[in-house]
Amino acid sequence: MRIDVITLFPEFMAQSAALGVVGRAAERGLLDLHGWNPRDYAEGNYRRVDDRPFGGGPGMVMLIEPLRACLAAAKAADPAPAPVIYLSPQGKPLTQAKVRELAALPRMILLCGRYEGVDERFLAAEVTEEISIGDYVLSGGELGAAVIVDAVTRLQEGALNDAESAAQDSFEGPQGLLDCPHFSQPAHHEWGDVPDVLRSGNHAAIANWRRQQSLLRTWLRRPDLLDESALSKADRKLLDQAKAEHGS
Ligand SMILES: NC(=O)c1ccc(NCc2ccccc2)nc1
Repeated sequence: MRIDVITLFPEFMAQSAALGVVGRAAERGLLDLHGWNPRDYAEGNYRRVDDRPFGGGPGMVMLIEPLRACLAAAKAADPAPAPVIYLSPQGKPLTQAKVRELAALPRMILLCGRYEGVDERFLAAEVTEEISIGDYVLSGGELGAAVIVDAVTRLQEGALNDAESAAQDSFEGPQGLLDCPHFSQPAHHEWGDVPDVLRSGNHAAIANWRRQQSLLRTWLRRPDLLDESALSKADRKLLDQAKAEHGS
C-alpha cells in the first residue's frame, strides 16, 4: 500500500514509520510511505503556508495554494487513485472497521493540518473525507496520520507473522468485541496463577474461555460495542453464564 502524507513535518512521519511492525513492513515493501511538505510549494520570499484568519480570532489558517500545489505533486507521483483524508477533530471517529476499509485500498493521501486548520475552500474542493482519532485537540494532524499508517500497515498481508496475528485483536470480527486477558510465564506468581484452562491443552475449552472473557469484558467495559440481540445462541449462553459467575 502506498501512503502519501502532506505535512509540515515530514521527518516526524518518517520516524514514526521506521520502527517495529511498520518499519519491517516498509522494508518488506508492504508499505510505500512518502512525505510531502507544503512549504516546498509555497511562493514568494517567505514561502508562506499560513496566514491570519478573516474575521479575526486567534491562530493562523493554512493557505489554499501551497496545499493545492503540494497535493498536485503528490497525486502526479503515482497513477493510482487515492482518497484525500484530512485528520481533524471535526472528522468521523476512526474505528477498526474503517481501518479495515482503508487497509484494502491501493493508496491513500493523508493531509495533516496545523494551526487552526485549513482554508475551508481547500477542504471543499480537494478532501474526500475527514477522520478524527478521538475527541481531543492536538497541535497537528501528524499523530492521527501516524495512527492510521500503523493501523492499516499491520493489516497488510505479510506484515504480521502468526505470533503477532491481528485476527484476535480487539474490535476484530463482526461483533467487534474487546480482546480477552493474556497470560505468560510464570504459571504461579504472588499476583495470582494462570487460569487452569489455559494450561489444560484442551483447545476447544481454551477457545471457549477466551470467547467468554471477550464477551464479559466487552459487556462490562464497553457495552456500547455489544449488540446482545445480534449474539449467536452460543455467545449468549457464554455471556449469561459469565454474568452469573460475575455475580452481577
Ligand atoms: N482528534 C484528531 O484526530 C485531531 C486531528 C488534528 C488535530 N490538530 C490539527 C488540526 C486542528 C484543527 C483543525 C484541523 C486540524 N487535533 C486532533
